[in-house]
Amino acid sequence: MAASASSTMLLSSKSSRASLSWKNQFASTSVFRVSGVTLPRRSLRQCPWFIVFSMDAKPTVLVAEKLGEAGLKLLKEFANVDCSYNLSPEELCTKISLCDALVVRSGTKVTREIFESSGGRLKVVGRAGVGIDNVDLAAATEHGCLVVNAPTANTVAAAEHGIALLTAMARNVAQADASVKAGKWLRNKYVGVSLVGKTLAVMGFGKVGSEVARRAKGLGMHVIAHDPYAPADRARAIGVQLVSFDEALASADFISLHMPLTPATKQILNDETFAKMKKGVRIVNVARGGVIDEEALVRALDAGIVAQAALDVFTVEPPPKDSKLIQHENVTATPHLGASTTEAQEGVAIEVAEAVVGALKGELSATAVNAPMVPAEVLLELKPFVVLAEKLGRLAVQLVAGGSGVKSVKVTYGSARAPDDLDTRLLRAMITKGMIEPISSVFINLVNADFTAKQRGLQISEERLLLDGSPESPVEFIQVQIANVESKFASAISDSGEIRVEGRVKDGVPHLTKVGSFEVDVSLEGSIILCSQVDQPGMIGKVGSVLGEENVNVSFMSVGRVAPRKQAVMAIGVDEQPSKESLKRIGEIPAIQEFVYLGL
Ligand SMILES: NC(=O)c1ccc[n+]([C@@H]2O[C@H](COP(=O)([O-])OP(=O)(O)OC[C@H]3O[C@@H](n4cnc5c(N)ncnc54)[C@H](O)[C@@H]3O)[C@@H](O)[C@H]2O)c1
Ligand SMILES: O=C(O)[C@H](O)COP(=O)(O)O
Repeated sequence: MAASASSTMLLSSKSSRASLSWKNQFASTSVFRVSGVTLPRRSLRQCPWFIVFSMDAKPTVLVAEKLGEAGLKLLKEFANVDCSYNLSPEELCTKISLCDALVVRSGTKVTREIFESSGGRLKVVGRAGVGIDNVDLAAATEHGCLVVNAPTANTVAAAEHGIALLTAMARNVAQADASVKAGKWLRNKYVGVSLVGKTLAVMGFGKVGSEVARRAKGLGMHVIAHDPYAPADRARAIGVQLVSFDEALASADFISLHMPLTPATKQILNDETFAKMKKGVRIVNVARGGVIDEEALVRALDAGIVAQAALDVFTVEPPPKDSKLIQHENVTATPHLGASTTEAQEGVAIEVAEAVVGALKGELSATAVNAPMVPAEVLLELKPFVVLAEKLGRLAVQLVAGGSGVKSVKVTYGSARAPDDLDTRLLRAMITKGMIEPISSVFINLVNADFTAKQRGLQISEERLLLDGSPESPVEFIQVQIANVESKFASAISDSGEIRVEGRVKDGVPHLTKVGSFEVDVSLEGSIILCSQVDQPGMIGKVGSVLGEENVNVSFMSVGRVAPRKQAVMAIGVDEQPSKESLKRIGEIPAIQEFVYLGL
């Protein structure tokens, strides 16, 4: 039987897990293989969000493109760092199976093949820059691989490069320089245009776009912007008017592109949109080459619709030597230099290294691209509930009888907090993890939990129960119910017909507090035996002595009953896993009607 996971997703040996369906039963073992090292279950408990390494199992980070020294230093303090540049896609696929994290810039395509080749080991991709269009995010998410970027450190560098291209283009600096070096002195040929009083349309009013706008205003330009998602008050604050796409095209003397490359922005400048521009418009692109149809741009340049273009980015990088666009005399080109200042590269390297190390340590990243960002203070507060959530998911699924298919799970959070003050994404992810991981070969974390649940046809609905009282604790109880299934422990079925388990955190420790309609109280550590019987004296002693004979330590015992001497459920926490023989003997105690052993 496959090893079941505790609270971490870095269980490296995928192949050691049997792939079981929802209908299978499973057992739990008490050791884990983490990056080739066998760890006791307890050592993985502290940091359940992403990945945890033991001190003697250093992770390996592959740095596939040049990274600033300060970032490398940070990585090396925590991991084995392999700097291998210019790898072919095949070489990268081969290497990746030995790596826990990969750091790239825009020059490396992080494809689905790379995630597949990693065999589940790759847990973080760090993009040392902003644009993540070179990373297959869907594939990363499906493989539970966190993608982090460095969204802020190169903003100013990119904006400065945009302004450099704008001014250089307007004054033919590159062309004039080349001609002087070729021994010419063409003062009449390179007469430029002035910027002052001209209209600049900033397309994409995000970090870089707004810095470009700020600087262009300093040059005396009239700046407008188009960005369907930018707040008008932010634009107003720097004296920029937000306009429609068509209005921007129709009124601009200069257009500067600063949007991400997405399916919606791909070739957003094309024959049709060039036709809507003022004749003689000048275009700057420091965003992504793919936002322009480059063949259409050549046609627009030839037709004089576009007077000049200054381009830092291209659909294919490097562009072919004979590219008509690059060779066009009205085009100024730089080799994707927007982020390439000494300052920006050091900043980006530190920003990405911190995010990668944080993720490898098990922290959630503030720069996660494919996972919800959960602020550190929220994480800290939710930590014990996260453990509770996973264990309740793990218990609930073990109560399902073989032959039942799990389709619908309802989670209820009892809380005195207003719904907006309780972020349940992490809790939901951990319940999903607890339910799916033990019976499948996938690793589940905050990145892929919802995706995996959906893929398996598992519907998880959430409900908040607003409780009276002090909202000091984020959650009072969590209840997990599985509908339309049979249970191998009939007493776990509630009055309303679902398998039900409920838990609370007491003194920082997760407790099971309800099974079906029975109140119990047993700490969720080690494993649990549930027995049902008619309440009568001596039961605890009988079960306890069977376990004692085998030297199985009982950590907790609790009996929940309808009324004295009526139907009862006994919950017994055990530190060690009892043998099959002992479990059989417990089942044979005459008063015991049913029992189940549940691994945590
Ligand atoms: N050349 C370089 O070296 C370099 C350096 C840094 C950034 N970049 C690129 O610059 C771009 C912007 O980076 P950023 O850090 O400002 O990102 P950002 O996310 O802060 O800003 C992007 C803005 O584009 C807007 N946007 C999205 N779709 C749009 C659409 N259809 N039309 C108009 N606006 C749209 C978003 O609302 C957002 O405000 C990215 O493509 C990034 O990869 C290039
Ligand atoms: O998106 C970015 O951050 C820029 O395009 C920089 O890319 P680079 O890291 O390859 O220079």
